[in-house]
Amino acid sequence: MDSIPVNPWAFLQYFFPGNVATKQGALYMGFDLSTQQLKGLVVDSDLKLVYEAKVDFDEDFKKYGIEKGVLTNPSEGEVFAPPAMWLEAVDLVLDRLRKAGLDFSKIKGLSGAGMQHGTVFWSADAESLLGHLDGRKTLVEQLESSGKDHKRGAFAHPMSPNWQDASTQKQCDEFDDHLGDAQTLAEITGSKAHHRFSGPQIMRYRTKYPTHYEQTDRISLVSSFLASIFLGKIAPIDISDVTGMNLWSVSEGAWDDDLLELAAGSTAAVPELKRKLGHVPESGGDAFGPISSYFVTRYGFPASCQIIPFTGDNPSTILALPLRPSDAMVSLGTSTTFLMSTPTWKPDPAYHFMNHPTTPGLYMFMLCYKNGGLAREQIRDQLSPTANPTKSWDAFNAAALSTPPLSQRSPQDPMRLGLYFPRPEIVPNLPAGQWRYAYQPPTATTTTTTSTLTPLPSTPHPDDARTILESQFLSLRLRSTALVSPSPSPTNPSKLLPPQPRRVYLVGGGSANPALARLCGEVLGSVEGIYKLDIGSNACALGSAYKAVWAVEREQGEGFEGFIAGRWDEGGFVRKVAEGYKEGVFEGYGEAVEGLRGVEERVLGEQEGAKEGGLKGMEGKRTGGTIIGSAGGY
Ligand SMILES: Nc1ncnc2c1ncn2[C@@H]1O[C@H](COP(=O)(O)OP(=O)(O)O)[C@@H](O)[C@H]1O
Ligand SMILES: O=C(CO)[C@@H](O)[C@H](O)COP(=O)(O)O
Repeated sequence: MDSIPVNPWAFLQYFFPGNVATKQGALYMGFDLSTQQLKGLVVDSDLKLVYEAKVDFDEDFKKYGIEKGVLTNPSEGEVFAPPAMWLEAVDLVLDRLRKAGLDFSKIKGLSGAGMQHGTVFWSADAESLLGHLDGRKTLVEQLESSGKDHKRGAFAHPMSPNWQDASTQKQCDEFDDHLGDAQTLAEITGSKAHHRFSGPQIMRYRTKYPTHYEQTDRISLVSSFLASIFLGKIAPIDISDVTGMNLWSVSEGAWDDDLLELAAGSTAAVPELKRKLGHVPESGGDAFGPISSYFVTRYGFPASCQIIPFTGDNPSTILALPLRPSDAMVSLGTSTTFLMSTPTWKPDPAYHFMNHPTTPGLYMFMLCYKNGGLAREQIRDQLSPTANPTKSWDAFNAAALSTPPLSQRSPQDPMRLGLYFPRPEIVPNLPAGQWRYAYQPPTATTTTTTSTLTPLPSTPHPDDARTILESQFLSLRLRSTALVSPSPSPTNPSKLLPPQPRRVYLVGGGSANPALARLCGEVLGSVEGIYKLDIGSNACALGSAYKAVWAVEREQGEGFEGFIAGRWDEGGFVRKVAEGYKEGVFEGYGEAVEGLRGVEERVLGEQEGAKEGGLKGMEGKRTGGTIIGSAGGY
């Protein structure tokens, strides 16, 4: 027997030899329809990037009145976006790829991803309009309704509720109560009720716009909306993305009738809602069929180009590399998400479990925060409100790296912690606001465990740059402890390191920032360090393109992980960007995790009507806190 290789990728290739018979000249496309952009890219059979292009909604489509990709109605907590804008983006991104020199006739397969949980409401005319698109006209000309000439369009409602929407607390309370409690809902669907999930969203849509609901013939997620455009008919919802709806029973592999009844309003209305949602195929890799003739005529795709199921942006992101169960990905986009691929099904109201997009028996673990990139931008801009027209991160990074860990300028100083939420948050479930605290961990000299939490002024402070990064990463560590286990030190295998990921891969816009990478390593640890994907600028679209390669070129029964591992070029595809575990530093942040838990509990307690904040079910002991005073939001 050959010796088993120690390089992790060679190790995977040894056990999953993969199909390395690549198709000469074949190209595959992947898309990411996210909050602020539509990105499209093209890879070859060797997984190498060949072309990429993007459309930036704020830059390219000011006419829709959007900001950061969305429209808002703060009085009701609504955040939404017009699908018509996304149609324009599809034509524009393909035009840009054509201008970049892409020969569409080589595209053998195409897949994509959509920001999760957004819901699109199609009209009864949609199927027919999609099936008869004229390649000489644009998508938006043919699919959008127009009041002017009384043209009925493909949409029963002109807006799609966005993942940042917070208008459905009432519906969420009903969803959590409907099967008993939030834990039961999480056990069945993978998550407790969330504002942005389609179940509560559909329930609110039905009551707020009863006529539109009645006129809604089909309901898509953002991912299946985009797939439908390319397919030329309404595409099924994907097996992974369906687990972000609070409507799908993961163990049954079917729509949950009790939850459908709640969303639909009565038992009698369940079959109709089920029809609107459609059948969900079990496989994430079986092609839906060939591409719509619109794209053949207009761009020169081959008529045989296969449309592979489109999934959510987060499930797609974990397909951008052969992720091991002990690795984590942190996506630093508009949202911050923490992702792991795991065989363990351990649902809890504090986080999400979803079906894996390609591999039955694996699940995706996810934490998701609304206050990721936009919250960091807010602090960046508070640090230099007038003098930063280029939106440079330099001053923010300098402040973050020159401030000592947790602002402890001497070991006796309390730890500085903060919550910076320009938008209502998911975990903990808090309204918009900023809260800053000084946390003094329990001292060894007292007989009872006593810690103190003291509010700090709620005004901008130069230390905020470090505090926001530390507190964001501490929140990830607090909530992911149950998913990581101790492992031997790479330098001293007889020594067991505390629970932490083996590697952390950074993706998304913020992954370009070295200060974020360094603080991620200090707070979250990671035995092998912090890495960044070095293939193109978008892991999510890349994961979709890899799914398309796998779906078209795999041998019968060949799994995704083995297939990708077989073609993976470790040296060319990933780069180490920061150190991970540092003895002493990691343990210091372990104390701060308890402080952050205390801050969240304090602020949650102060918020009238604050409900289920995602603290239940987490591991670790609670400090007996001496609580002093109170802090206010802004
Ligand atoms: N150098 C940087 N440092 C920190 N954040 C950055 C940097 N470059 C981009 N970003 C952040 O990335 C976010 C966009 O992330 P991206 O993943 O491209 O978008 P999306 O959420 O639409 O997928 C922006 O809101 C911005 O805050
Ligand atoms: O709601 C979630 C995941 O549950 C978000 O991750 C959205 O999917 C948006 O992602 P980005 O626009 O930040 O990429």
